[in-house]
Amino acid sequence: MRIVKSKRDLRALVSDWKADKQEIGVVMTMGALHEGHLSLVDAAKTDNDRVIATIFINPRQFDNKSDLATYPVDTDADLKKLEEAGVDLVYLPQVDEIYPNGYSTTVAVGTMQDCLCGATRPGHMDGVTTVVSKLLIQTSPDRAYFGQKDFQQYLLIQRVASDLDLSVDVIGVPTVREDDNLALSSRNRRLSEEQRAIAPTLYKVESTIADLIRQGEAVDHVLEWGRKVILDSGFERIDYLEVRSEEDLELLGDVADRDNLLNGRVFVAAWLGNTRLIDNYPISR
Ligand SMILES: Nc1ncnc2c1ncn2[C@@H]1O[C@H](COP(=O)(O)OP(=O)(O)OP(=O)(O)O)[C@@H](O)[C@H]1O
Ligand SMILES: CC(C)(CO)[C@@H](O)C(=O)[O-]
Ligand code: BAL
Repeated sequence: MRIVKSKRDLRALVSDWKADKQEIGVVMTMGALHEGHLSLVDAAKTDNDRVIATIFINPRQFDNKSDLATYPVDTDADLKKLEEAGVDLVYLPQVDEIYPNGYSTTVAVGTMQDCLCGATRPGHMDGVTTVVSKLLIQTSPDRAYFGQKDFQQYLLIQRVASDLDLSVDVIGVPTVREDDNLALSSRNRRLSEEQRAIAPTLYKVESTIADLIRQGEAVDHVLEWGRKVILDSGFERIDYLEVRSEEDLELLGDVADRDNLLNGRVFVAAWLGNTRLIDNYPISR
């Protein structure tokens, strides 16, 4: 497995592969890798001749300084996992390789980012779409893999690739969960034992809401129930608990027709101490 830190070295390897007509898949991460990340690598290995993983903690997508300061870093273990998973190349740039002095361009997607994490983490989605655009240009892959856990991020990146005519397939990979259905997340490492026991409430609530909506219960009513259960379980704050279209994130409620509702997902973000957890679940499961 090659490890490169500069875009010049990255380009040299990518050009060789392209000259050889090898198809390239990329998996972008912020490190502290878990089985969720490795499922993206597996998908990329299946579809492509070469797999690139990137590890870059992107300061521009952190709306909260202490979240950035406490974001887990475990590079040696990450490299071992990526090597075992059969990754060909790891791109590990420093901040000034991505944002050199004078850097001043932002890639920002319109309306779809005005809700969910885009609304509750100001600047976050612009930071994501900017760095992902740069990493797509630098790695020039045939396919790029993103987790459906970060569903809004996945949809926005599809939009960017289409709007900017980037010739890459953006592929969404289902969420990998613990045995108790907590979605794997690097931030789970920050949870205390007590918080870890509370965390699976998000899955219980979103999956129950989906069941109840499928059975014909009123959306407003089940969301109100869900908010109460989440707060009673020990979460301090809910950023959002909503049902939205999985195509364009339009808000779905009782006025929407049944078919629309069945294309919806329950989206949730809530705080346990200083840790914000997110998850989502399809109504039509
Ligand atoms: N449980 C999961 N299942 C599948 N993919 C995942 C999972 N968790 C994260 N990913 C995906 O891995 C990629 C890198 O995510 P990232 O490095 O931010 O990890 P993370 O676990 O989401 O961390 P955090 O949410 O704490 O920032 C993203 O495409 C993300 O959606
Ligand atoms: C896609 C990403 C690597 C961009 O920094 C990040 O938002 C993430 O880890 O999901
Ligand atoms: N997993 C999305 C990246 C972030 O939370 O900053």
